[in-house]
Amino acid sequence: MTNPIYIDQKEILKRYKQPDKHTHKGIQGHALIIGGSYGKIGAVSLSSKACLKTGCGLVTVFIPKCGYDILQTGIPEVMVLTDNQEKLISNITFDFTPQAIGIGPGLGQAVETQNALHQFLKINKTPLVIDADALNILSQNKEWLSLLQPKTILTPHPEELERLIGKWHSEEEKMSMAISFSKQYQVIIVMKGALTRIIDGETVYENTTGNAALATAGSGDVLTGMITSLLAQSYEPISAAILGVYLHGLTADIALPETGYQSFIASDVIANIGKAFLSLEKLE
Ligand SMILES: NC(=O)C1=CN([C@@H]2O[C@H](COP(=O)(O)OP(=O)(O)OC[C@H]3O[C@@H](n4cnc5c(N)ncnc54)[C@H](OP(=O)(O)O)[C@@H]3O)[C@@H](O)[C@H]2O)[C@@H](O)CC1
Ligand SMILES: Nc1ncnc2c1ncn2[C@@H]1O[C@H](COP(=O)(O)OP(=O)(O)O)[C@@H](O)[C@H]1O
Ligand SMILES: [Mg+2]
Repeated sequence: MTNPIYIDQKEILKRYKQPDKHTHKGIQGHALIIGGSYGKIGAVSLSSKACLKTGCGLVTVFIPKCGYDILQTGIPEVMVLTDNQEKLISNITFDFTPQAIGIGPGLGQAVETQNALHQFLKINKTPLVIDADALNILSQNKEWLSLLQPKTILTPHPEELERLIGKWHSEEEKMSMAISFSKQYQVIIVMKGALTRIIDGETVYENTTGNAALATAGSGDVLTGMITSLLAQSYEPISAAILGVYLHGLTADIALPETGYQSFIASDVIANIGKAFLSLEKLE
């Protein structure tokens, strides 16, 4: 592995774009978050709220029917489309063109949902972030990986990564397997963990923000929403991944003095996205 590029303030300021003062919600990007199943609608709530709070102009979710009231009441700013099924997603349809799609949080792995993902991947040309159960479904159907558009962003945690690329026996082997996978399918891999690395072919980036407070349910679902938001705002996929990971970690660094490691939850990531952005403005 060549030396990683550190994702620090310098790297971020090369990529960060301030919103134009004449912008409007139609220009700020419309993102679609697809996920959720009975008992895991919270994952989509977290992801879609994070998406909005990262600057996207409009956010729509596609969820099973059982999540309708939850989303409309919990996050009134988010628009909701539902599947025909009550508890799971069986057929992904929508009648607008989003600028970016995030798929997977809380999705589940039911056979009907697997088929829906397959049909979706066959026709999708929109910039895409794939997380959680959508990754697990791909791991069970590796021949579908060839359907992915170049620069699709995959965001596996270590267990999801292993399901996807196979078992490794050392850190070096893990990195070389991830690099080969990224090159083979032309995808960007956000390798989440205590240390998050981003792989884009032979190029490896290493994040410098974040702490153990992020080891809490839903913090990955929030990251998916943040990266999807940046992608919808016309950031190049690699910049969306880099900026998303950096800001996500920064929220935990900012909140830590107030929450401690123990009481920080995924909603605290969302609550601190504003402060994370403001700290970038101060650096400029
Ligand atoms: N409120 C909601 O609706 C929420 C919904 N959620 C949704 O639930 C679905 C299932 O997702 P999931 O990630 O919980 O399950 P899964 O893929 O089996 O992985 C779990 C195993 O992975 C491992 N592991 C994880 N991190 C690791 C690390 N850093 N370092 C090392 N190992 C690590 C660890 O393995 P262990 O150490 O236990 O062997 C652990 O047991 C998914 O759709 C998600 O979006 C959740 O986001 C929660 C909030
Ligand atoms: N000890 C840690 N230090 C820094 N970041 C962490 C730590 N543990 C987890 N994270 C981050 O928290 C997120 C967890 O994502 P994930 O495992 O997908 O959670 P979930 O599926 O519950 O949303 C990742 O971005 C990961 O990098
Ligand atoms: Mg996850």
